[in-house]
Amino acid sequence: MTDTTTEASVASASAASGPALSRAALAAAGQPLPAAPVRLVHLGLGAFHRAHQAWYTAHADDAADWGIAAFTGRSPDAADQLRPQDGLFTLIVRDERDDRAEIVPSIVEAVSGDDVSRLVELLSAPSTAVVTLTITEPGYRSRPDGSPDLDDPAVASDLVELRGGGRPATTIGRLVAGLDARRWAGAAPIAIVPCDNIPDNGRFVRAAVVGLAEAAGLSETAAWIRDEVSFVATSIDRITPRSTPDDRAAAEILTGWVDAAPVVTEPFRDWVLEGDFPAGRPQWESAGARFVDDIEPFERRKLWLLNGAHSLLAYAGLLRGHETVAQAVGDPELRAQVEAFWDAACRHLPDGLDLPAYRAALLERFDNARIEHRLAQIGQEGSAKLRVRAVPVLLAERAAGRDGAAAIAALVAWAALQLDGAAPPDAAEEAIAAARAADEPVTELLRLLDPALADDPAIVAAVAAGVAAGRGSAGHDAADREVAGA
Ligand SMILES: NC(=O)c1ccc[n+]([C@@H]2O[C@H](COP(=O)([O-])OP(=O)(O)OC[C@H]3O[C@@H](n4cnc5c(N)ncnc54)[C@H](O)[C@@H]3O)[C@@H](O)[C@H]2O)c1
Ligand SMILES: O=P(O)(O)OC[C@@H](O)[C@@H](O)[C@H](O)[C@H](O)CO
Repeated sequence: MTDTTTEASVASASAASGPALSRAALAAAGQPLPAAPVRLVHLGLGAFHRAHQAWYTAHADDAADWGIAAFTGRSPDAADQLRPQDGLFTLIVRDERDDRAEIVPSIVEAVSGDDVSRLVELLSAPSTAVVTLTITEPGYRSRPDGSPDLDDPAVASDLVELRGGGRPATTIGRLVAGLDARRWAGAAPIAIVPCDNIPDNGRFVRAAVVGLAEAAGLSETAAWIRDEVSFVATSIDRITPRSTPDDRAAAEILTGWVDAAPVVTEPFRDWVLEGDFPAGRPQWESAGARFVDDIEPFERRKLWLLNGAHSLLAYAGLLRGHETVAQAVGDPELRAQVEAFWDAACRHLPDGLDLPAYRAALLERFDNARIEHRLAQIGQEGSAKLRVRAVPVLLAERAAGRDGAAAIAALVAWAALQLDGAAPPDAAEEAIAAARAADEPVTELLRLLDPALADDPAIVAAVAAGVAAGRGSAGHDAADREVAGA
């Protein structure tokens, strides 16, 4: 798709001041990257979208036909950075030894999320075929079953806006406004493709969108969405940490172009999808994506083994004074905890997933110390993440008559950080504060994750004992500093 790929080591080089990235400047330099027509809309213009869906789209055989209009979720910053660059950005693929950079051209329009008019215009256009999302777990403002959280003030405010034809402020509210306009415009049904780490994410987002449309009284649109719009389930994988100022210098050294918004990622990538695309889609399979009839085994393997281990390493690692995944997994005590958690999880995964190879590859990926994936970032939103990454393994172990100790370890570390007020930020902070103030705080913290945990006296006792033993352990002060500086 582009011949601008460059390989270099950035270890000892220093940044020069090169030309600013833009399509005109690239064309003038003999490296044209023409903008494809917009047929994809993305909501949640963050690092992961650029390392994953934008990469797959750019590498599809029919990339010239598929441009992305990408909207930010909350702040307009990413759009403000990418707009002067015509959506172009540098993707730095970082392995254990080297960096490899490419300029990715698939985002052709970067838009602030509050530009609801542009979103409505694009979703009304028959040429728009797919909406992808990466807005983080709390961004859906849903209950655990996916239905909209009608007690959330932002959701309540959106209902008023949607009823009055106004401008919703949540991403799902904006999506409902766009789909309502599409139905009125008579355009063909579309595919919605959530790319967040949520189990059964297609069904989850369908419940959010249909539920909000119904609650807003848009009954015909709700029925159209339920019956015609396709919600595709995905398992998405590429470890992509938050960018740092050093990454900008690295991008310029690698490509010669000044880029305000490069993204660093690992070489590994995976995308599994299940569902229909009634208005068409890019040939993502030509870039390595897999379309399957049953996504559940892939999704569980990834969420439990990769993300479950990430969360375990985040909380237990912060408690022991580590800052990154590579540091934490290099700690023999934590590596053993990860292996034990994987042993437990694998007992509840189906055959045929080549789990030994998957586990070995994960350890290699976690060991890549040049990817500085910070535990304080991974540890954010722990109540939503643990619910789907560690709790299912624990409940499966308990149902099989075992104590679930390996999965309990992640909950112990999370609860210990919560009780000391040292955990990374969580959108459920009010409920967490109430749990901490309760007579039995451990029980109430567990109830937040899943009521079944609070109803199991053996789990409550094991977590309480682990918390009592672990609080005040060596490294805890360092964890406090890490979280405070996140
Ligand atoms: N980074 C990874 O390694 C990775 C890998 C697989 C999947 N993911 C999924 O992608 C998501 C985003 O990751 P990222 O690395 O791009 O993060 P990021 O912080 O770079 O981007 C997050 C995007 O979501 C938006 N957002 C955040 N909170 C929101 C809210 N409450 N409402 C609406 N929009 C909101 C932000 O504005 C931003 O556009 C993750 O939460 C995860 O579900 C990430
Ligand atoms: O992106 P989050 O915040 O949902 O979770 C943090 C990490 O576990 C996650 O981003 C992984 O790096 C990713 O899922 C790997 O594909």
